[in-house]
Parts: sequence; structure tokens; C-alpha cells
Amino acid sequence: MSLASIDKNSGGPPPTLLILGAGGDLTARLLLPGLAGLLAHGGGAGLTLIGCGTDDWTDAQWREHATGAVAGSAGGDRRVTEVIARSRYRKADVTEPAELTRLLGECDGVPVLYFALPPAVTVRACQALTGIDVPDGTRLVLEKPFGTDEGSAADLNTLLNRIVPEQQIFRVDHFLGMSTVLNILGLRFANRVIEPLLHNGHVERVEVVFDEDLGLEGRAGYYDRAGALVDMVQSHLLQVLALLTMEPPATLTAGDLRDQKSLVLRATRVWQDDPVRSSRRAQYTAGTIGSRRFPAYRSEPGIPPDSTTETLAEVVLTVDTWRWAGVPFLLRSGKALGRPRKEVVVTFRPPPKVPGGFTGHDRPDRLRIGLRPDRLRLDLNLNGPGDPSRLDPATLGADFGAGDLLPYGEVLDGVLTGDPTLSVRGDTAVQCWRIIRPVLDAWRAGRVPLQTYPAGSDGPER
Ligand SMILES: NC(=O)C1=CN([C@@H]2O[C@H](COP(=O)(O)OP(=O)(O)OC[C@H]3O[C@@H](n4cnc5c(N)ncnc54)[C@H](OP(=O)(O)O)[C@@H]3O)[C@@H](O)[C@H]2O)C=CC1
Ligand SMILES: O=C1O[C@H](COP(=O)(O)O)[C@@H](O)[C@H](O)[C@H]1O
Repeated sequence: MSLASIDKNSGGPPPTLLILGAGGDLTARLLLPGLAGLLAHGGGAGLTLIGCGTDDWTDAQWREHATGAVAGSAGGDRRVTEVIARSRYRKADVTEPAELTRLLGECDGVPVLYFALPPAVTVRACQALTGIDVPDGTRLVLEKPFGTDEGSAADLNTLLNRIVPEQQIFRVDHFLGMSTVLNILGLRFANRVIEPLLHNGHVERVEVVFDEDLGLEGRAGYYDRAGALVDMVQSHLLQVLALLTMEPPATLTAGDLRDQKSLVLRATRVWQDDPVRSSRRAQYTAGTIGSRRFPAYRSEPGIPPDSTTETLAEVVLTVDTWRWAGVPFLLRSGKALGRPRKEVVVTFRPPPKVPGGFTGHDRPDRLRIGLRPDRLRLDLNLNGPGDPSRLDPATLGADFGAGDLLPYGEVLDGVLTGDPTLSVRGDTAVQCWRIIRPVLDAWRAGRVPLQTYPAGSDGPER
């Protein structure tokens, strides 16, 4: 099930997943359902689950909470009910060294510490861990954001490396779930007809778009501090860009894959080094999507009425390598958009010469890789019915099909088997902040106007 055949648990007892922040939103909405799916597919065998948080819960209350969280996703599977039935809850302040020592002492096998905590609390918990002799093999699992800029991401890396080696640090990006990674890499590197075309000789431009019809989903406190650029572009979309543009790795092992991603991200920067002309930011105003009414972002519960946080971010980047120099890569993500669109679009250059006599060639060839749903579309110009000299647009399609697991199930599979392939390496986390820093600076200095768009529209006008 995991990308690497090496299971770092082999030989020892199964690991203990210690969720710090067990009463939070991430745990209930994403982590526990992901874990349930993984268990139901045979992963995480023998795992011990311990929830830890500030709530005054008994074991029974925690189990009830966990059972509710997995109800819609494999909750009835025997393997899931068994793990929950054996699981425990501990109330603790995880920024206190003595309490962390007590929690670690309760773990069977390798402790896997999942920091489902507010980022500032995660840092304090890690500071507390530096004073503790953690058991051999202890793994640390961190959620985004990894720091708030290059410097703090580097500082966080230093802090984490004082606790365990890099191979035992898992920086989660759920867009690196196995299916997305393998869909892109399989398409690129297992098809002779695709990969040779993917370079600046043939490609005119690339878009990585993640337009959502969702709004804040109750995460106003987090989102208003992050904004679309940090929430989506700095993290997920740059990871997708790396998979699309990196050179072929020799294997899919963590070392090879993460080296190639890191190299290509180091060559990535803002288009023409001009963050003002190469970026746009916008915020939604009131509108409707289907039967849902959205208030203006500034009137959403928990959002300050004068917020200048962007709910849509657009950035053009260059990947300054022999292969990609000169090709603009547009990364865009927005909330409350009328037409959700989640895909990578590779637009090819026009053919050098369409023979005279053909008519109707007015659309470029495009390769479209769907991120949600996972599918492939190839837009071509083909001779249609009737007049054979007339070229009609045609689309060839294939569905990758959904993976067996939810993205968080795929992430947890890597974490529990000790395979960091699908997690973000420390240097890459720093690079991703470096890439967007000029844009953040320009936006903070007010050098790029904040546009608006009605919820339910296609975004701000050009
Ligand atoms: N929710 C989501 O959809 C996503 C979240 N993330 C990331 O996941 C992390 C967690 O987010 P989320 O679940 O939304 O946040 P929440 O605020 O919902 O949950 C955090 C939990 O941590 C607990 N906590 C806070 N301080 C301590 C402490 N000192 N000791 C023990 N427990 C503590 C909180 O308890 P209390 O409420 O009592 O303070 C709360 O239960 C964040 O880094 C976030 O950026 C990433 C992707 C998606
Ligand atoms: O991490 C995040 O991702 C989601 C989009 O991913 P999906 O897998 O839920 O489609 C995004 O809505 C959210 O704002 C962001 O924090």
C-alpha cells in the first residue's frame, strides 16, 4: 500500500498514533476519517490510538467522539471499531515537558506524534520536546503552515532536528496524497508520447488552478490570517508545480523524489521578478452559488469588517531551468467561485504550419490533468464529420479513478509505515516561502490592489 517497500516498524510492535489536539476540527473532520479508511483497507495494523487535548473527556467520551467522526467513512469496519475500542484519551497541556514525558511513556512501539494543534502551540510543544529524551524512532507529524516565512520555517526545521532526524519528520501536505502524486508521475514518466513534449519547445503556458465553490467552512480565525496565497499557493499548488516540472527521478523512493522536487523548486521564482505585474489578489463580495447565499467575506462570522485578506490569489512563476525557461506558470486558487475548477492545464504552442486547405483550427492543443476529480483530458483538433477539410475540437479523456484512500489516509499510511515520500522535506518548505515572499511583500505594501468579485462569479475581472 505504501510507496516504499520499507516498513520502518518491521520487527517492533506496531506504532502508537498520539494525536495532540484530539478535540479539534482537523482531527474530527479529516484525520480520524482518513485513519478509518486506512484501517479498513488493511493499513495501520495493530496500531494504538491515543487522543490528547484540553477537553475533560473520559476514554468513553473520546471513543464516542471518534466513533462519530468516522461514522461516514468505514466506521462500521471491524478493524476500525477495534482500534477505537482500544483507544485512550489523556487530558494534557502538550507544551509542558512533564506531560509530554507522561504521554510518551504510554506509547507502545514507535510513538507517532501528530501535532493537530494551532501552529504556535505546535512550536511550543516542540520546544518542550527538546528537553526530553524521546524514544528511538519517534516520528513528528506537522500540519501546515510550516512557519510564516523563510526564516521561521528554517528555525522550525532547526528545532525539529534537535528532537529527531529529518527522516522522522513528516510535514503533511494532503495534496501529496499518493493518488495525485502517482497520477502525475505515472502520466509523465510512463508514457513515451507525453514526456518528450513537456518542455519550452512545445509548451506555451501552464496553469495550476484550484477554484473552489466552498467558503470559509467555519475556519474564519485561521483563514483570515492566512489568505488564499498562503493557504493554497505557498503549500499545495507549489507541490503540484514541482511534480509537474521536476526531472524524472530514478525511483519513487523518498530520497529520489524529494531531491528532484527540491531542485526544481530552487529554480522557481516570480515571473520576470515582478510581483506587482505577476500577481493578482481579490476578495469576494455577497453573492449566491446555487441555492447557497454567501455574505460578503467581510461580513462572514469571525471576519473583521475591514479585512484585506484575499480569498483569491493568482501568481505567475517561472521555472528557470533549461527545460522550462520562458514558460509562464500561472498558479491560482480562490474561494466562493461559481464554477469550481481544479486542474492543471498545459497549453501547447501552435503547430509550426497547418497545411493550407484545412479550416477551423482555432484552439490550441491542451493537456488537462484533473486534481478533483482525478482525470485526464487531451484537447486536440480532429477532422470531424461532414466536410473532411474542417477541423473540429475534440477531447480524448480517461479517468484515473479515485484512490482507495482519502488523502489523509494516504498521508497517514506514509507516517505509520515510516515512509516520508509523501511529506514535505524541510528545505522544500523553506523554498516555498522564498518563492512567494516577493508577492507577500508587494501585497503587504499595498502595491497590488485588492480586487473584488461577487461570490458565485468566475472571479475578478482582468
Ligand atoms: N481544520 C482544517 O481543515 C485544517 C487544519 N490544518 C492545520 O491543522 C492544525 C489544527 O487545526 P484545527 O484542528 O483546525 O484547529 P482547532 O483549533 O480546531 O484544534 C486545535 C486543538 O488543539 C487543542 N490545543 C490547543 N492548545 C493545546 C495545548 N496546549 N495542549 C493540548 N491541546 C491543545 C485545542 O484545544 P482548545 O480548543 O481547548 O484550545 C483544539 O482542540 C493547524 O495547524 C491547522 O493549520 C491543516 C489543514 C486543514
Ligand atoms: O488545505 C486546504 O485544502 C482545501 C482544499 O483541499 P480539499 O482536499 O479539501 O479539496 C482548502 O479548501 C482549504 O482552504 C485548505 O486549507
